[in-house]
Amino acid sequence: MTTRRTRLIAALDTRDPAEATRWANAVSSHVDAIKLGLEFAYAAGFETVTKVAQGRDLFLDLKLHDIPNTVGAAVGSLNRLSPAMLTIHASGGSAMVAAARQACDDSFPEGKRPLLLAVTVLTSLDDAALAETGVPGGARAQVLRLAELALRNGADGLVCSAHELTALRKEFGERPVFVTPGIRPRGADAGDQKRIMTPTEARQAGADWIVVGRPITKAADPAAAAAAIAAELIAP
Ligand SMILES: O=C(O)c1cc(=O)[nH]c(=O)n1[C@@H]1O[C@H](COP(=O)(O)O)[C@@H](O)[C@H]1O
Repeated sequence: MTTRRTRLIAALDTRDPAEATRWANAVSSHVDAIKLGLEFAYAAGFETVTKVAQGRDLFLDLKLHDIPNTVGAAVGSLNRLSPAMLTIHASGGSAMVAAARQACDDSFPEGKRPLLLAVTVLTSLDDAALAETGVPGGARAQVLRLAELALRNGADGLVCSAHELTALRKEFGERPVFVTPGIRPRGADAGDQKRIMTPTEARQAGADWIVVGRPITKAADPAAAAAAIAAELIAP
């Protein structure tokens, strides 16, 4: 049993800066960070990312995946956005993860280095969909394999589903940061997510952070939805 506090990240997936700002203002007092990612950055631009994030911890989710030189340079270019967390794909390989880590160390001021998170197996993939990509053996084995690669090469933590947390904690202990999307309150629509768990289950399995998007942003009252999820994260 651990005394870890599981924190909540709201994924603000929209193309519209006004909507993102409205959601950020509504949920801010209930969440620990906001996530802006590919949809928002491509549509609204990076300077707008900074505007929406102002005064909040920013999880900048760009899921970088390219050759080491390109990923390192891209990570270095993101320092002006002062993210608290950044994502790369662990499947880019050891050298790519190491290049991202080096860029974090070299390009961000002391004390402002973002947490470098390696995405393992997307929560939208089940074992069959993963096998289609040439990876037999199931999501859990692949997450453990990529976790080892990423943590050995300088990632601070992983993005995975809550289903893998017990195995990951057993293998890698308490130090790495584990961030779990694919979170659905009981009865909520899974949408395109496959490896899902409830906020309570993710907390009990050992998540440091959970990421929740549509169950908050598509709710009639996003602030109330975020508050209800945050309440689930307070251990009884
Ligand atoms: O890196 C991520 O945040 C991520 C990884 C992953 O495996 N699965 C996943 O859903 N995400 C992100 O987490 C968010 C989940 O959104 P909802 O499915 O709407 O709760 C989205 O912004 C995804 O881009």
